[in-house]
Amino acid sequence: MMKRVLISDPLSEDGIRPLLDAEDVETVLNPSMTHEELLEAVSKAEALIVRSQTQVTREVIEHAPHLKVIGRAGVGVDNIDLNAATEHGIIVVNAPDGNTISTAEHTMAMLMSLARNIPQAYHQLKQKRWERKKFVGVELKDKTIGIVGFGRIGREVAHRAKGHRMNVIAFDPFLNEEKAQKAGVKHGTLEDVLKEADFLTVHTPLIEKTKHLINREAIALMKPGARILNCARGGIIEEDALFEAVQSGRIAGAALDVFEEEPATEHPLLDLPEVIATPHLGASTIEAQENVATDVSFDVIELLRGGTVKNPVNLPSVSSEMMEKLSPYFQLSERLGGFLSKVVEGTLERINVYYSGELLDVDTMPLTRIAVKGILKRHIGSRVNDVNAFKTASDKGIVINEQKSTSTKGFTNLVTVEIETDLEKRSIAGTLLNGLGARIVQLDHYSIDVVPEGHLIVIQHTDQPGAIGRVGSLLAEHQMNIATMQVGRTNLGGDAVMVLSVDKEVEKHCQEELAGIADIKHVTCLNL
Ligand SMILES: NC(=O)C1=CN([C@@H]2O[C@H](COP(=O)(O)OP(=O)(O)OC[C@H]3O[C@@H](n4cnc5c(N)ncnc54)[C@H](O)[C@@H]3O)[C@@H](O)[C@H]2O)C=CC1
Ligand SMILES: O=C(O)CCC(=O)C(=O)O
Repeated sequence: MMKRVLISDPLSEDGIRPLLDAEDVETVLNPSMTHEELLEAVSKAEALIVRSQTQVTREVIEHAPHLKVIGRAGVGVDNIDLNAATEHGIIVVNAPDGNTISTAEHTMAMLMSLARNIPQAYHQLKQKRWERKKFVGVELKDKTIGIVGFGRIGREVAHRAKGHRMNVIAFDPFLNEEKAQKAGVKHGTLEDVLKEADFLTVHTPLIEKTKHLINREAIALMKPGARILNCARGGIIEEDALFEAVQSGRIAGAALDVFEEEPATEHPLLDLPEVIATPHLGASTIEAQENVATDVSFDVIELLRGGTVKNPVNLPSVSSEMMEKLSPYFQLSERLGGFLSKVVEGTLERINVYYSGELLDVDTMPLTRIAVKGILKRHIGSRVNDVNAFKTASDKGIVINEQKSTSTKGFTNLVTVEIETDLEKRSIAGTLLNGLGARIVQLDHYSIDVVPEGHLIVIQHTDQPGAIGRVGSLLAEHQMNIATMQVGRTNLGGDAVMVLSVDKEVEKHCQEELAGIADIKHVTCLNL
């Protein structure tokens, strides 16, 4: 039977050749539809392929009863509602490798243009003005480029910057000294990178954790006269803060390929002469467009024919037999991973997941994937899923180990997640209690009994009289209602842990005040 594939953004014709040539596929190309036309067209399609322009919202997905796959010809999937797609059993695939080089090259073009004022000088000359004094630039040699996000593109930028004899310092939650040394760059914290960079360039995805990562406070740490580039996603850099910093002269210039809202023709940043910009052209080369269109076309055809895909971004449907046995544990596994990833410090090196009790004889690999996804999600966002969790971990050099254990500690089933980093080893265990739902029953060596949901506060402290009371009073001052509280300790007066569940999200200043209480060593706030 013919399958209809709708392409709603401009794509390379050579790239989509596999689709055009497929006898069982009808390809509908319409890159200039109104919203209403898109809703109508998608209602008849089994596959939708987009670049970054089409916003594949929940509304679009809900209008597409036959849709099986959404293909993103590119990397970032922030224009696709992944939750809505997953809920509707639609698999999302992307093409993460095809535009890496083009985007890295565009970043270098922007870097050089920024250093030498090329766009501004060109603009003057086109207006028949021969200005030379106004456009004195700076050399790249011996300057430091700070790279935030050392993934595919960040690494390629580093290679090229080294070719210009720049010093490279990089920060990425998955980068450690050893990996940095191998890549020939200096490893730093975000703060180190901000402080040392003459040029700062961001190459992270836009996720909750990276939204406004480069904000006023971050910019204040930078050298006066430093320059900033964003060829990743609008929103990673706080635009108002950047505007003020450039206008005041604190930041000497900025090069932007992306904006929080696109198209961005009226953006105030464009009025600043020190800001140079391109209209999201990072991936706009013949090669990249052909690569990403080909990659996504093959995956879409494979999927429509019932095959397996190379670059899945979200969760495909799980077989009903498997679902029955494992689904009760899906949420528990993800939350154990999510919980632990928030409390652990350092660079992830190894994840161990142990199963016991009634899970001994079950294929628990899907649960391990979900636990790993829960851990990695904190750094990578929704691009990591059950399908690609292991690959993502191995790409980051993280070892995954799954084991069955006969030690049940008295529970009928037990899932234990352990993380090893370069600094520490932490673990958490959870169980499903018959009729009572999920419980976290152990955090490191402390026995606790916590429902893994809602707003939780984890406090590591020294077991001293009054510590619990001071926490309770401070939360009351902040109008925070404590729903439950669990305390575990190693020995009288020794290390102890408190886990509180509260009725609303803990604000940053409240967390800071908690951390300032005597005998309290560390405070982590989670939202599960
Ligand atoms: N301007 C354009 O046309 C293009 C823009 N992009 C953007 O570039 C981004 C990066 O692409 P790739 O390098 O292919 O992705 P990638 O997944 O290979 O690398 C992203 C890196 O960011 C790191 N990261 C995540 N959170 C971080 C944080 N808080 N601080 C520091 N690092 C963090 C991740 O660990 C990962 O190593 C994409 O997400 C996309 O939004 C990609 C292609 C074209
Ligand atoms: O389709 C495009 O040109 C945008 C590419 C991009 O931003 C991405 O791949 O994340």
